[in-house]
Amino acid sequence: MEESETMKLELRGITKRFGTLVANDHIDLTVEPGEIHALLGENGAGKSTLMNVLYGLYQADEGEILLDDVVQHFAGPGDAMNAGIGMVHQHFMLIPVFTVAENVMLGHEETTFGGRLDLQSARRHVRETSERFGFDLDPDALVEDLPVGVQQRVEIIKALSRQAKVLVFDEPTAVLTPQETDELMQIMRQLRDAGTAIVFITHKLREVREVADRITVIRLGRVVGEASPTASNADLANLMVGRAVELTVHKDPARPGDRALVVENLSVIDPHGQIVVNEVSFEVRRGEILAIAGVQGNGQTELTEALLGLQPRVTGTVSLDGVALTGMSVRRILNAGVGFVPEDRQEDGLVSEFTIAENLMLDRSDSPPFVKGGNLQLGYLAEFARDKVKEFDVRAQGITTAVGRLSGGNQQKVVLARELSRELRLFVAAQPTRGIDVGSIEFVHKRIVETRDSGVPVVVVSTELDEVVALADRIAVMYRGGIVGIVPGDTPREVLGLMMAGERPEGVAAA
Ligand SMILES: Nc1ncnc2c1ncn2[C@@H]1O[C@H](COP(=O)(O)OP(=O)(O)OP(=O)(O)O)[C@@H](O)[C@H]1O
Repeated sequence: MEESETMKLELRGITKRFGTLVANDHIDLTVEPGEIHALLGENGAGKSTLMNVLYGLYQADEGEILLDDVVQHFAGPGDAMNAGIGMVHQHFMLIPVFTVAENVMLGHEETTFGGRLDLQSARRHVRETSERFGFDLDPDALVEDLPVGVQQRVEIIKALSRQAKVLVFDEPTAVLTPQETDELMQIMRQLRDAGTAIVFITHKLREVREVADRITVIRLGRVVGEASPTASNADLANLMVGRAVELTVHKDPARPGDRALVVENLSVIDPHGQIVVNEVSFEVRRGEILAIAGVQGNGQTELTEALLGLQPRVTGTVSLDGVALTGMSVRRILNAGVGFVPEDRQEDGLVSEFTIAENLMLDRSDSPPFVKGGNLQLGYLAEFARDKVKEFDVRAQGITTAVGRLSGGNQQKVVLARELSRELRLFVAAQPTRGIDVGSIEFVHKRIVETRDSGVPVVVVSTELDEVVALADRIAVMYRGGIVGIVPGDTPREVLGLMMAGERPEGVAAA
């Protein structure tokens, strides 16, 4: 890659409205070359909207984008890319069956800047950038074979190959393992040191404090202040949500009751014939939280899906209160009182074209109190939906807003509101707080503990060790499809860390 020049980004008075909603209200933001500028804000504050304006995906109603003091007009992402703006998306825009170099080359067809790239130059570019920033990327590897964190580096290289001098990272660590996160932080620092202007959006305060040079906080579409990276988590949280936030979960010791969920020798075979969950056995009693910890991709997703009847090739048994769930349809399992928060809310948890109200009654649209005598109880539904939106603080214009128009965190809150409002006999939540802001995490954690205290057995799957430690009464650690061991909730993090790497420390019994 050529030695890239640097560039200053300035957003002046950006205003973006959706109907009567003002998503961005005269936002000013300056990002200097060689600076990591964190953009913090609660769910729905307007962060993604602002970045979409910058990337030419939305047109601002008012305000200006300036690069090195020159006003820009972006009719679409092509213009933004040509001007030197790069975006690292949370859901990658890569083609899985293509190699790394092919994906980088493809990026160049979307834009005329720098001309087309042939495969040889793309491979060379990947090798050079990879060496320069320590990416450790093989240009000929197939993208689908790469771990998520490495795929993300392909996105970064793609942007760099188009001479991006301003890079936007929108919640880049949501899908990364702790180690991948550390590596990404290191890459961001190196890019910064090479002069890139970086905008970094995250809900994880630790990350902000670790890498940000400056922090701008937005709330309800407006800039509410700047914070110093040396500010405490509590101060940052306070500035984000406008009130003091309880960052630790208070819970009494569990009082486990009868055995409720019993899983015996459960195995799951994936569509490629691989055993992804291997002879797993555990039980969860009423009134306790079993957290399943582990690095993403060690079988947790498939395990939770198997509990819900979503995996076709399963052996072993799952029973709830003495009744076998194995072999039942998903619908029957849900009707048996199983609440489920899936890992991928957009794919499995919501219908994005449906309204908030409709999504809140999904799976229950044929039963009372939503339907009586064959008639949908619209009045009841509206009241129910309004209550839940208030209780779970879903930021939306109204209950008839399509869920697809909500911010990511608010979509997650709709799923949680629906699942936690049912008569539950078991609650299974995968990554329950992914993408939601600190204030809402506090609320969701409280609700999960309350669910436990009402006598429901709870299974929480989380790759966030903080969340596991905060919620768990017992912790099962998964590694390569198996359970390494099941340990008490107060097990030290170092021990959990070892177990997540597949080791079983002395004194921990085999599961
Ligand atoms: N295409 C759209 N149509 C209508 N409203 C929208 C659209 N996109 C975003 N909004 C609204 O604009 C507001 C800001 O949303 P945005 O996605 O920018 O928030 P965010 O700060 O990125 O939140 P999160 O942390 O949850 O990702 C929200 O109220 C959202 O519902």
